[in-house]
Amino acid sequence: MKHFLMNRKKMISQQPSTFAEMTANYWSISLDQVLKELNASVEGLQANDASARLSKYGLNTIRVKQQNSIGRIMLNQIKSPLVLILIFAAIISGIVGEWVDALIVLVVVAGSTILGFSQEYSASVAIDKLRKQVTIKSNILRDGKSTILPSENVVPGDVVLLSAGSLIPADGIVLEANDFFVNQAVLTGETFPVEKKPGIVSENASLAERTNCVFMGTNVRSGIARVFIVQTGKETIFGQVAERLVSTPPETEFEHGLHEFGTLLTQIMMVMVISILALNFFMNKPFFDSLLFALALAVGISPELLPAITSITLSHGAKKMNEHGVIVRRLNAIEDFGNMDVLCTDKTGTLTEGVVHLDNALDIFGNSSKDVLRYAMINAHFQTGLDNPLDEAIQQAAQDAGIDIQDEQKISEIPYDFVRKSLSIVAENKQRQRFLITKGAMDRILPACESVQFGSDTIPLDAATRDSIEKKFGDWSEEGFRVLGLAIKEVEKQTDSYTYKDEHAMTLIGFLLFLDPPKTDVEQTIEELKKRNVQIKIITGDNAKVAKHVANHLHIPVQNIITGSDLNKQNDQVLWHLAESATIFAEMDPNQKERIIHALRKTGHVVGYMGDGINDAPALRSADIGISVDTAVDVAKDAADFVLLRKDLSILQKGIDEGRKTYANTLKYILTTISANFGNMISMAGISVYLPFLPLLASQILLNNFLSDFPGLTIASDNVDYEMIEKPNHWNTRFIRNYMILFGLTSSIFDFLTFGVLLFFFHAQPDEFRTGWFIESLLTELVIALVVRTRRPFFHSRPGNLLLASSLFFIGLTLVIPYIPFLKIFRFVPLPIPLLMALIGLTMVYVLATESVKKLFFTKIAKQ
Ligand SMILES: Nc1ncnc2c1ncn2[C@@H]1O[C@H](COP(=O)(O)OP(=O)(O)OP(=O)(O)O)[C@@H](O)[C@H]1O
Ligand SMILES: [Mg+2]
Repeated sequence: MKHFLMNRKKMISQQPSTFAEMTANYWSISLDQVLKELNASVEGLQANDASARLSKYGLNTIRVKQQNSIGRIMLNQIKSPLVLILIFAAIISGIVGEWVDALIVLVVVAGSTILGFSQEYSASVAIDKLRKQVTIKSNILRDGKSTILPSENVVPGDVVLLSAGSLIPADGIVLEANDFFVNQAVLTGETFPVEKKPGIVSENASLAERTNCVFMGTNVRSGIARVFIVQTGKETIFGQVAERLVSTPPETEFEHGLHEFGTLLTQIMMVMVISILALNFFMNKPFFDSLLFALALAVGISPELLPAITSITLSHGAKKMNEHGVIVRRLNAIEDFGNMDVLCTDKTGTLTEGVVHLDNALDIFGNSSKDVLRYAMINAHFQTGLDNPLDEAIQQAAQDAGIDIQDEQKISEIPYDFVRKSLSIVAENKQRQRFLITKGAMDRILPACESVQFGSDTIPLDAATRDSIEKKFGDWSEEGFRVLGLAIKEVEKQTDSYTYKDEHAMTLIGFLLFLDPPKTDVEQTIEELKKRNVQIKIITGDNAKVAKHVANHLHIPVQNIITGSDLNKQNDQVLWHLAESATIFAEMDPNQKERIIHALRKTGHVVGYMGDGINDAPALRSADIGISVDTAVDVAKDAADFVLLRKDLSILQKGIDEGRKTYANTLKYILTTISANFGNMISMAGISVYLPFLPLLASQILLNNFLSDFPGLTIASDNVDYEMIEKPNHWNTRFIRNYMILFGLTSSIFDFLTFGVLLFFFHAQPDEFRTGWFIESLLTELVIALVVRTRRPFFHSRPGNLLLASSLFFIGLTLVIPYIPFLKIFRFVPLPIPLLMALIGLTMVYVLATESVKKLFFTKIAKQ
């Protein structure tokens, strides 16, 4: 950061001429000058001016590279050196030998490339469209009115209104602020919120010292402000450091597994190509044919369609999730979603109705009191922080009771914060008395009080009174009420600025009892989640007893309860242990929520976190899977990988299922590839050493590969057996390796049987041999996909329509290929019917054999 600022200063010391340079030190010059520089006013822009600026300065985004450009995907397809070598070799062989063969090779390679490209491209377009559904918006003054627009449309010169929970859209200076605290940890590393106010700071002020500026990417913790935007997009500090900040997300477990798998196949392929070339060379076979043969084999082995398959299954998963109301913001989190085995959730709105209702305002004796409600109303009415259900419920109740606070005047506010868990207002009444009115969690309010209001008297808070208050509080909590304490104190008038330090020596005047009943329909979902081996843990800022009440109501078995103060006493190692066994974490502040997530992840869990408040953002970020809702504050949405359209656990359960299906289907493609395709190529390499001719021509191998790819592409939409979504999935290299050996071996046995039948039984000549082997290898690849897609006997699991239809179509096509005159250019010859029958018979036996091997594999070898 320092380095960057120095560069910037260097820039300033030269002749300022461009816009960026003129506004480069805007924090140290007068507001009037900044306004003049930008030709704007504190009243905001006119809409037409704004759109002119938008085309001048560009969209307010930092996305540096266009993620899914046609060029990038195209390049991905052909960047494989293998394909390039193959094209090159084909051209050379064309020049020295037969043009037709070379051309066929080129055409088939082009076909495969276009197929992969078109699939991957349309998948990426679909994903982009889905992702656009969650846009972060800003409240901008346009034409003198506050207007909600996508943050991308913010331009220099705009005036933006910010409140708690807002993400700051661009860099600017503060025009007006009210208890305005900003968290700018992303830029400065400082985790405590800092206050921002209007003013001027020195030209050399560091980022942390620019208390008059707000920066893109940071967020508002409390209070409100009006800011004037100076720099947008890549001109912002965040934009400048973004390349470093948003560096590629770490590989998921699944991606890592895929990589490993790809590398393994590439290594095998290299060894094979080189040895085949060497052997054929010694055996004096035609050089170019052998070279092309070896390269085509290599293409056959390399899982060239894997990137496309991964994109297609992911985009298919994203679309399905979208149908259920889950918007995917980070695509490769879909598989993590399926892997999740612990789900931490907040309480309000997820487990409860979320519509909070003020059940009663009580005095110290526990009697309903209008006076208490009145003070509560003053507090709730004047607070300017985030709209929240508690304050709304108070206002509603006070209105219904006809309470009028018109004579009250607000003097100051000490905004709500998640660690202090209280909110104070200083107000003055008609008699010009000033009161500090504080409401908050009982465990914070009670220690701040020295006395209690006893009827019209005030008496000291002694041990006996404290006990009786705590008992009442405990009883109400157990009944499921969220209880806030309400305390007041008369304050001096010398000053208008009060801080949380004034919240002491207060008088407790009563209690506010809120009711937020548990949702009736979540019990079923929790049961479903349990069936899928996902544990539920509740993490809430609320009181332990209330949380327990809700859990009991929903029949969530509660093992252990940890409170915020318990947590503070433990070091990390102990916490790892404790977190494992606890079901409820209560009275947690935002940082404690994050600590719990870390602890659970440390003990090997894949952790999901669901929350919608500013206080949930740190935990959302540190979880493997962050889940939020559309109605959540921007910071929470921004930190989430998935956004639910409704706060509903059942949507979440469907999301988990889709995640697991996506994983299962990608795995199916891999299993198909390694069982038949791979085995075939190896067998072919083996037999080529023995045969005096090439077992297949290069063009035939490529055609084979091309045709078997088609059904492969439909795997994304295949049905998934229930037992595949029952458990979280984890990539397992050993499983893949064992699978490859066992199924590859089975395939090879049948391949050599085929070779034997062709050579010794039917005495096939080269062209006939190739045609026969072409049919057999393609048939086995097509049918095996239907066998390995399920762990059940294949006839007990119905394939998806597309997969079934395309498999049947290509099986049919394979059988008639030798009889299609047009395909003669591939040098196929019509086979005698008995030979064709023998091949079909062999394939059927092969299916039965693989079924038995599969049964053996899943009962004996891979019991997982
Ligand atoms: N507006 C408010 N005024 C005063 N006190 C509040 C206010 N909002 C919350 N509190 C206190 O802070 C506690 C924690 O609230 P917070 O909103 O942080 O919980 P949470 O973790 O979001 O809960 P949940 O899991 O239910 O979403 C509340 O139980 C209450 O005692
Ligand atoms: Mg909350």
